[in-house]
Amino acid sequence: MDLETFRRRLTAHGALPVHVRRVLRLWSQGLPQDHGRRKPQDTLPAAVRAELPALLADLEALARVDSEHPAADGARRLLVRLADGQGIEAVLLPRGGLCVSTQVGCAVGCGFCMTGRSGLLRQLGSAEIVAQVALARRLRAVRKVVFMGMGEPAHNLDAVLDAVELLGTLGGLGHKAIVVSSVGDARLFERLQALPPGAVRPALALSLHSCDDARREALLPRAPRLPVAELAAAATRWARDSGYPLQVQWTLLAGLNDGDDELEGLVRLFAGQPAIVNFIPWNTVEGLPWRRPDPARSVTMVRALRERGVLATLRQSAAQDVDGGCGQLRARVDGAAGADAVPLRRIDRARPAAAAAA
Ligand SMILES: C[S@@+](CC[C@H](N)C(=O)[O-])C[C@H]1O[C@@H](n2cnc3c(N)ncnc32)[C@H](O)[C@@H]1O
Ligand code: SF4
Repeated sequence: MDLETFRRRLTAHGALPVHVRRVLRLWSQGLPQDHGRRKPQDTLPAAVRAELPALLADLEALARVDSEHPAADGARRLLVRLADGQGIEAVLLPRGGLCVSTQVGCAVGCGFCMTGRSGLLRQLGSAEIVAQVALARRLRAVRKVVFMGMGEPAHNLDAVLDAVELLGTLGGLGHKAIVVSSVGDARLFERLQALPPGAVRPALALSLHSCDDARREALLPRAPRLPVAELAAAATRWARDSGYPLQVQWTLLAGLNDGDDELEGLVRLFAGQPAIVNFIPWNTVEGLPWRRPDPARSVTMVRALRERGVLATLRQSAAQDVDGGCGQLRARVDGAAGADAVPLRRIDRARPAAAAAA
């Protein structure tokens, strides 16, 4: 369901904009509808009150916790069941963050990501995205939402931007506490730049993984064919316009994107820019051919960037000990539907141009 359908249903029962806002504010903040001093009988028209239990039951059914998997780092990975039985992942991160999914599966097919192995199964509606936040807030406070779960936000832009707008207004989150993570797509950059004054302006994370066009193309086979230099320029432009630094996401794969050539590329693209490079050692997915780099190499990479004027950190996937990589929990519990649908292509670090043609 999308949020607009829900708004229309309320309006059809005589709700005014102020009533619609009240219902959505309480729902998206995980609060009961009788929360606060002013009760529904003081504020909502009788017809809306009569319909409210059915409407709320439909919202409730959008996303339910199927199972909860606490991790050693304090994160909690949730398998969330949607109304049609599909499963998605949401992760309660340490320090009040929440990672939400935007699609069931993903069409980009990154060679290291479990979610990408199934291809796209379906889009999430904007209400299903916000429902993950509402549900999480009934478990714990949520002060930051990152769109870094299953799916590529740029492939579901209307729903993602509707959810962002609601979360940054009635949902009570600061704009910089909303982070949209994407492989980068001209449509995403255009839509962000076209946001009207006063709209919620999310922070951006760019999943780059390589500065070499051919290597990146082989690793992210169905990401838009934008040269890395153009991607970086568009993303840092948004960082300047929004006022929030760009997060450059870099899943570290030993022997593939942990070389000095990549460090040179990162310095060229991001030295002096409002950007921070997050190196994240690959979370092993059984059956895939990659390896995590030696920890000492990861640390050296961070130091090398810092010494040359690029902000850099080394992070670990949250909830690593409980199917930490995106899509792994869903695949284990629900079965990896179509897990072999996306063939892996050979990627050769030494000869990236040849790899792209493979
Ligand atoms: C799951 S994606 C979702 C958002 C968007 N599709 C993207 O790629 O930015 C979020 C991040 O998870 C990372 N990721 C996926 N599988 C991973 C794994 N097995 N280990 C480490 N990071 C992984 C991706 O590299 C990406 O930066
Ligand atoms: S990393 Fe992101 S874009 Fe790539 S397959 Fe996974 S979800 Fe899709």
